[in-house]
Amino acid sequence: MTTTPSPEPGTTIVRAEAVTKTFTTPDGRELPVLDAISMRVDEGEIVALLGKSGSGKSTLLRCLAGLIAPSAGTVSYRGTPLTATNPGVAMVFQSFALLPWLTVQQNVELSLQARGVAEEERRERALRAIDLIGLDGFEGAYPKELSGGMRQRVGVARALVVEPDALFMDEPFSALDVLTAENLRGEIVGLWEGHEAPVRSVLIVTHNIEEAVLLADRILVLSSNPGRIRAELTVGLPRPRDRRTAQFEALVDTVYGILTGREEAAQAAAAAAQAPAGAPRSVATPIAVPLPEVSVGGLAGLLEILVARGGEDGLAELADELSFEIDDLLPLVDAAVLLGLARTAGPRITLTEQGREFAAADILTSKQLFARHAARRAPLVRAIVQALAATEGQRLREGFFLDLLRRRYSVDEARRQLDIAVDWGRYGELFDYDADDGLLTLEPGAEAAL
Ligand SMILES: Nc1ncnc2c1ncn2[C@@H]1O[C@H](COP(=O)(O)OP(=O)(O)OP(=O)(O)O)[C@@H](O)[C@H]1O
Repeated sequence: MTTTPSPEPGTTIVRAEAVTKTFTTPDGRELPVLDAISMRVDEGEIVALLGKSGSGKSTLLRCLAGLIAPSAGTVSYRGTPLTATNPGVAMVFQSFALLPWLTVQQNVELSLQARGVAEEERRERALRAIDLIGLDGFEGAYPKELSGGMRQRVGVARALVVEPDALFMDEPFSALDVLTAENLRGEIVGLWEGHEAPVRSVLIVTHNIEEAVLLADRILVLSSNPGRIRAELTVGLPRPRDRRTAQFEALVDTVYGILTGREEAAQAAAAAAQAPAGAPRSVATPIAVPLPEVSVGGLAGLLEILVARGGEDGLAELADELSFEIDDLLPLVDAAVLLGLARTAGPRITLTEQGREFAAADILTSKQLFARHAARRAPLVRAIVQALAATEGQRLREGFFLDLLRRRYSVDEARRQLDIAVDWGRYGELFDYDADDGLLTLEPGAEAAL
């Protein structure tokens, strides 16, 4: 493999202009996933695409790689709009995507075979790529004989062997244990820094903030439902980067604050729910404000930890303390904010009066408090209570709510939303759910919570 000269910075390799992607669900509904995204990947840079689960990161990556076509907007490679697979891109997948019946060498050669490279050259280039990524001696091994980290090395070798203009990596380290991930990440950065990796740019999809700050020259933060570019940050830190420096931590905090900024919608919903009686209310709908996927137990746990830490903490510190990934912590934060139990300001979270009251309450009181907050502030729970209260017999089939939710959510996500609402409604004794016949029934006195 040839050593790539240090690329000229500034030339755009891949560009997206107003890329919108809408999927059609099996029952014919439109699911908007990306909304008018414009971005670029230039020569000489590593770009990280960061966002919560479901924000559309993989969908954007696949549009940029030409694996799927946008519903609107264009993707271009070196100025030419794509009409098929992007010829300048090679991909590394989270799941490694190796063929189990082929050896390491054959798996790596596969990309070259697809490009019509002659056998002898194929063999030599594959051996060089395998060597570069530290798999020397394993050419004849089958994937099942390798550890996860080694399998992903094969995935990287298979992408590098074609010497692509841009290396795209979709959560390449998230299926690996922490140490293996750290090791492979470090080696890939080393190859990049030493200009040994035969690529001119890297785009990495991740939901891990520290990973983005460790690797990227630029971080694009995606918001969810539908995915939009929420912020773009330049990471000016010298490499190799040290997680323990104040600058590194400050940047992680900043990104954390941006990601949690999604809770503005929830805060707006909470404010709308608090508007004085008779005042015009902007009604938050279950579509505009989805329920975060958390159990009441998890939420109570977060509040108790916050009480123990004096009612306030930095989100990054809290995640660290709990050894959580951001994806685990943020839904809890979303839920606490949505229910008015906590506030976020930038990278910090603070308990509200209601949050303190809830955390200190005995089980009966905590159920009553939860019922009131959920019925007033969680739009789907509120909608269910209102609909049941307005129905003769105060019961409805779940299909009624699932149909409404499917207007905007995928079938799976609609089910998930209803399951969360049922979990919350049951805890607060607002309504009951019979899984056998899919029937929701209002609990006596539940309307009082509205
Ligand atoms: N082919 C498809 N058909 C219908 N919906 C899809 C399809 N592909 C993705 N989606 C939906 O698009 C949304 C975004 O998915 P995507 O995988 O791009 O998000 P992501 O940010 O990469 O998430 P994660 O971090 O969990 O991988 C999800 O709601 C998903 O269910």
